[in-house]
Amino acid sequence: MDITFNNVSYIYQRNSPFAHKAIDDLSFHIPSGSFVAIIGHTGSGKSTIIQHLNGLVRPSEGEVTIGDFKLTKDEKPTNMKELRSRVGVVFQYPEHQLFEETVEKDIAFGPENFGVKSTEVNQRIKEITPAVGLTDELLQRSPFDLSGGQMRRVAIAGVLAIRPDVLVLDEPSAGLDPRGQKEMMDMFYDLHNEQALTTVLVTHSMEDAVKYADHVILLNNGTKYMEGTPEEVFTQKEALHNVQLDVPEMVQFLNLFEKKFGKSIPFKRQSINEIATSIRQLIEEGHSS
Ligand SMILES: Nc1ncnc2c1ncn2[C@@H]1O[C@H](COP(=O)(O)OP(=O)(O)OP(=O)(O)O)[C@@H](O)[C@H]1O
Repeated sequence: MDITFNNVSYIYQRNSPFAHKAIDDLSFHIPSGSFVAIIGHTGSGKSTIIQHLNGLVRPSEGEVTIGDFKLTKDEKPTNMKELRSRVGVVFQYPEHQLFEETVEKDIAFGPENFGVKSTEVNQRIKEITPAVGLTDELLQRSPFDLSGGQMRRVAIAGVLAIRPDVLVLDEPSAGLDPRGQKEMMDMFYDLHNEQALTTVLVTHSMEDAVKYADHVILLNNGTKYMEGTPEEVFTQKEALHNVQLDVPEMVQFLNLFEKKFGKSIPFKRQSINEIATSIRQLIEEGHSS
C-alpha cells in the first residue's frame, strides 16, 4: 500500500498550555513495496509518524493516506480495525507485550482478534514460525522461558500473523547484541523481499538505513530535513553534522581513503568485499601505469 503524508502537522495536547507541535508541515511518499528508513535524533518526530500510520492519532493539519484509508483532522476511516490489520507495527521492545501461556497462543492472539478462523490461524502459524527463525517445538512452551531474542521473534510472528501489507519497525534491533541485530535485520529484509511487504524502518542506526533501505527520510525537529537514496543522503557529511548525525562508517572510510591516497571510490552501498576489490584494482592500475 502506498503511504502519503501531505503537509501534515501534529500538535500534542492541543488547546492546552502544554500544546507541542511534534511534526510540522511534513510531506513524503512511500511507494508500495519499498523499504524506507525514517531517521532522526531523539524527539525529531519518528514515533509520532508511526502513530499516524496505524491511526492511533490523526493529523492536526494536513492529510495522511495509507492505501485507500484517509486520515485528516475531521475524517477518520470508518473501518479503523481494517487499517490496523493492514499496517502491522512492531513497537520497540515488542517482547514486553507477550502475555499468553504458550508461544502458539501469543502468535494467534492478533489474527484471532481480527476474526481470522482457527484453521487459517493455524496455517499462518505453521508458515510464520520458520520465517521468523523459530522452531515448532517452541510453540507449546511459555514465551517467558525463551531467550530475549526468541521472545522478540514471537512478538514479531504475532504481528506477521495478521498478514499486514505494511510492516512498521520501531528500532527493531534495539538491545540485541551485534550478531542478534544483524540476524534480526536480515530477517526483516528477507520478509520484505519474499512477501513484497512495504517496510518502514524507524531507526537511529545509519548503518541499518544504508544497508537495507532503498529510500531514506531524515527528520529534524519534526520537519523533513533531507530525503533520497542512501547514497544521496549519506554522502552529505556537513548537512548530517548540522543535525548531530554522522556519516556511516563505510562512507567515513571512503572519505579517509581519498584524503590519504588521493583516489576516490564513489559510495554505492558496496559490501566490504566489493570495496576491497575496488582498492585492489586501484593498486593494480597504479602498478601497471
Ligand atoms: N504525549 C506527548 N505530549 C507532548 N509532547 C510529546 C508527546 N509525545 C511526544 N512529544 C514531543 O513531540 C516531539 C516528537 O516526539 P517523538 O516521540 O515523535 O520523537 P522521536 O523521534 O520518536 O523520539 P525518540 O527517538 O526519542 O523516540 C518531541 O519533542 C516530544 O517531546
